[in-house]
Order: sequence, then structure tokens, then C-alpha cells
Amino acid sequence: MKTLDLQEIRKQLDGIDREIVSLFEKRMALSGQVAEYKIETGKPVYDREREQQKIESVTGMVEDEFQKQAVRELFTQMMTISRHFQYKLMAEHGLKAENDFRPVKNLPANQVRVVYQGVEGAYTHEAALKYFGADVDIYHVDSWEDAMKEVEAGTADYAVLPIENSSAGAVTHNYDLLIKYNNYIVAETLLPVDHALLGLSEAEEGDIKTVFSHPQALMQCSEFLNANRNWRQISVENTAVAAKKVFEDGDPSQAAVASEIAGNIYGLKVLKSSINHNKNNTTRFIILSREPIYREDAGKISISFELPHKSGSLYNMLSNFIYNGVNMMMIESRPILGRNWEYRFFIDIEGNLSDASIQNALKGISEEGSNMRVLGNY
Ligand SMILES: O=C(O)C(=O)C[C@]1(C(=O)O)C=C[C@@H](O)C=C1
Repeated sequence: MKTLDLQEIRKQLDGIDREIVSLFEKRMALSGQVAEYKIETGKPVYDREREQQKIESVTGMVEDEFQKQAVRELFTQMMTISRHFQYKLMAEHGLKAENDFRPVKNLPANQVRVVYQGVEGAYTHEAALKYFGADVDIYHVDSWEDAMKEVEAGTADYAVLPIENSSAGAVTHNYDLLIKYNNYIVAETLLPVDHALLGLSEAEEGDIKTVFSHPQALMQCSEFLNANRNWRQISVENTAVAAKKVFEDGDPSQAAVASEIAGNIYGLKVLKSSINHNKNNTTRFIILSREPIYREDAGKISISFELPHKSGSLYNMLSNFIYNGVNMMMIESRPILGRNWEYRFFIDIEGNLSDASIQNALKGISEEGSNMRVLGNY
């Protein structure tokens, strides 16, 4: 008896679904006609007001609260799909998201000047050497912000900045600098980071009372450092500055957390090597240029955008990736200064700015979100 009922109900459902699919196809054909109108008139795909009116009108057609919510979701999704279809048609007409980026075979590497923050022996210095080699002109400034300024002003061709560590996470301040300055990410390099506890040549681990380092390095070694409860941990600008300070202060109760290379440069002894708890500790550094260029074979894009403080807005924005088959690799959010509880999103996706799917996805995000920026393709 039950089986028979189920079969009957399913037959009816099949009939209704056939009608829905046929109506959906008709709706999409009309959406295609709207796209043609928009291509001719230069109107943008996304019409927020029209979508709001549509949601109000269709939710007004049902009484029940659950059904209202369901109809809202259904039509939001349908209009999202309709928009993606229109972006696709626009791209086929050669209309794509505007950007100033130029593809290049290779990044300019002749007689370039490279800036990093810190002093010699800092991990960023190592990253700069790793990426550019020892033959280019590498110099340093006091802060990450100064490094960004040097590139924007043209004093340096490239800046090297840490952006993410595999155990401590995002270097949040540098995300903010990506927004504040008009520089572009043109490359990245990964550097294994192995911290040592460094002290004066006459010091022993038992003498230590104060440990200096960059807050990220202190975090990466927190298990080891926090096991020594009587040690004071003090933050300084970077790990090499900490090593330099310990050497200059000449106090055997002081230690620095830095690389063994920094220890060599500043004449310090390794009191304990490899004190970071994640033994695969790696930092990702980005290379910035003021030129909006990308290598033809670049495979990763970083973007940022802001969203209205509204339920579902991030979900809808990410659908631009889903419908275009774009793989998202990373998402990070940062508070927007002066607008409490509103966030700017940073997203890394796989792809190249010349890919049609990427152009479609970016066109959608630039229309539907606010202040979308392509930070680089590398
Ligand atoms: O009415 C339009 O302008 C359309 O493009 C149609 C449609 C929809 O599918 O209903 C799609 C995108 C717009 O944001 C608004 C509505």
C-alpha cells in the first residue's frame, strides 16, 4: 500500500518538475534577451532594485512563513543563475571586467632594486635572496609600510612582504597595506622558517630571563617559550632586530628568537635550535610591484572586495566562483576601519586573468560587491 502511494506521489512530482524545468528554460531564454538589451545599451547585468522588487512580489504571493523563506531562496538563486548566464553572454560579446593588467613573458629582472623590512638576516631578507638571488640590489627599511611606500614611489621596483605563516596564520597588517597602497602582487615565494633560541656566547639556557622577537615568531614558538613560565616575552619589529639587540645589550639574561643565519650575522650562540612547534613551519612571502603586470603562465589570483552587512551576501558572492568552475584557495577577512562589524574579504583563486571563466567571475563580483580589486595574478 505504502509503496504504491509513494510511486503515485513521485509520478506527480515528476510531472511538476518537468513543468518547472520547462518554465525555467523559458525564463532563461528571456534572461538572454535582457542580456542582449544590456549589451546594446551598456546597462550593467546586476539590477539590485529590480531583484528586491521581485523578491518582495514573489514572497507576497505566499502566506506561510516557511514558504516565504523558501520562495525567497529559490528566486534569489534563480536570479543569481540568470545573472551568471548574462555575464557569460556578455563575455562572448567581448565585454569583460575592466582591468589595467598586462600579461608579460617574464617579470623585469634587470638592474632591479628590491626592498624589504627589517635588518640583514631577517627572514624577509632570506626570502628576497631566495627569490631574486644575490646579484640584485637589495636594501631594507624600518617598516612594512615604508617598503610599500618605496615601491609606490618608484624608489624600489619590488618589495618583499610576509603574508601568511603555516602555523600562525595571516600577517593581518600586510593585508591592510595591500588595500592602502596601489601595488600589485606579481609573485610569491615560500620559505621554511626554523627558529632558534639565541644568546650571547657566554650565556646558557638557564640564565635566560627575557626573550625578544617578532610577535609572529613568539607565537610560532609559544609551546616552547610558555613552558618556561619565568621568561618575559617582548615583541620587537622583527627577528633580526631582536638578535641585534641581544648582541648590543650584552646582557647574558637576554635571548632572541630568530634564524641561525641571524645568529651568525650578530655573533650570537644557538642555545636551542628548532624551537618552533610546527616542524614544517613555512612563511609565504609576496613580491609587489607598482606595475599591474602578470606572467602569462600565472596560476593564482588575489582579489579583495567588501560586502553589504546582510545575510547571505558572502554566499551569493561566492556563487560567482561556483558557476564559473573557479577553485577558491583561501579566504581571509579583515575589519573595515570606521565601519564596525563590516568586513573586507581577501580571496585567492586558481586561474589566469586571461581565462574566460575568471573574467566572468570577476565581472560578477565587481558588479555585485563593492570596491572589488584585483590585487595580483602570479
Ligand atoms: O530584469 C533584469 O534586468 C534581468 O536581467 C533579469 C533578472 C532576473 O533574472 O529576474 C536578472 C538580473 C538582474 O539583476 C535582475 C533581474
